[in-house]
This record gives sequence, C-alpha cells and structure tokens, in this order.
Amino acid sequence: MGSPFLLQPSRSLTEEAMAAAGQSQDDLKRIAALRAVELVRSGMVLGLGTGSTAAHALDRIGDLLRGGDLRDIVGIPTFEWAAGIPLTNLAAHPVVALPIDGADEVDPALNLVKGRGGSLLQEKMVEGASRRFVVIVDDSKLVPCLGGSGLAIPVEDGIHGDLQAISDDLLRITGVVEHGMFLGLATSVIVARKDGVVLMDKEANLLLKKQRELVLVDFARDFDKVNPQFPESTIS
Ligand SMILES: O=C[C@H](O)[C@H](O)[C@H](O)COP(=O)(O)O
Repeated sequence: MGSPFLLQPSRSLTEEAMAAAGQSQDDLKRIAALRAVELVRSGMVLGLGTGSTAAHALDRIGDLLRGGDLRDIVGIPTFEWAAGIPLTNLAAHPVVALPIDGADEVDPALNLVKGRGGSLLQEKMVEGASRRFVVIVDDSKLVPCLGGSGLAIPVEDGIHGDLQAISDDLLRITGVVEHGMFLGLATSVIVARKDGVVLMDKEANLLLKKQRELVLVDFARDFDKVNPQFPESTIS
C-alpha cells in the first residue's frame, strides 16, 4: 500500500523471460551483467569485479566506451585485465561510485561468498569503498545459507549461527588476513533466471522477506525507485 518498493512485473520483463528460456548458464550470467551495466553513467568511478560474470559486464562497458556511448569512466580493477577500461586505484579515488561483481553464493540477506577466482582481498577493499555494491549472478548462486552450495566453502551443511561473530573469530586467527564471506556489503543482487531477471535489493528485500516471495521487476525502470540516492562519486 503506497510503498515505493512494491514493484510489479512489466511487459518488457515478460518478453525478457521468454527470451531467456532455454539459455545456458553463461547466457544467464551475461543477461545479469548487461542489466548492471545499465546503471553505469559517464564520469563514474567503477569497481571492476573478477570472474566469468563480471567479465561480461567489463566487456560491455569497454564496448560502450569504444563506441562513445559512455565516456570519462575509470575503473579500479580487482584482477589484472580490464577490457580496455582506463584504470585507477583506491589511493587516487577512495570513493567508488559503482562496483559490479559476481559471487559464488548469495544468501537471502544478500550476504555473499566470493573469491573462487582468487581476488577476494582486493574485491573486499574496492567493494567496501562504495555505498552501493551491485552483484550479478545466475540463479545457481542462490543459497538458503552461506556454505549451502557445498562448492564455495568446504562445509557440509552450510554455515549456521551469527555470521558476523564467525567472521570476527576467523579474522582473529593469526595469519588469516581475510576470508570469503562478504557480510552486509552487497546492496543489490541482479539474478538472471530462465524465467526472467530478479532484483534482490537491500531495501526491497526487507519487504520481500515479509511477503515470502521475490518480486520480478523491470530493472531499468525500477532500480532507482529502490535506490533513490544516486552515487555521488565521479572522476571529476
Ligand atoms: O574471486 C572471484 C570472485 O569473487 C568472483 O566474482 C566469483 O568467484 C564468481 O565468479 P563467476 O562469476 O565466474 O562465477
């Protein structure tokens, strides 16, 4: 009732769902990545993620820069390649407008497991330097609790209990510099499924949990309704 977060499926979503039917996992990764790139504006400082999903986003941003549809973009890399995007670093740009990255697992509270590509320390620094962090995944990455996939972390039955306390305990172990749990960092997760694209958003998710259902949205139209504050960090 009157909530800005009650988002309705749209005609374009239905068309998108039809187009997505029969797509491979890599196709779904690409679909999620392209939706995230719709949020990129000229002049932004971007966080450039690692992995096969992020690679689709970087390739697209590189294409848009080369074609002149985007300009004055710089990116802070979390890996060694950057698809022709001019690079910078956190020393020069300590505030990042928009980090875009994949994940190995996403739980219903938008906590993540990351790092199978080996870049988790740099990722945590870059993605922690922004008020907004957009994660892009296909729906195979969704888990009921971290560790639930049995792939990203060697635990049998997922990680149960207070995740923050577990994180703190891990970081107190001598020699442990970081771990792959990204707690409370993601603000939005774009999930590509065969039946369409789902936005899991920090604000909207509070509502979605009450409703016990996910809401399909027209991402380009509705993202700013759930993220009304546009990031202020630009390269100028
Ligand atoms: O260090 C790797 C990153 O955390 C990746 O974003 C993560 O492993 C997901 O990779 P992919 O998109 O290839 O599944």
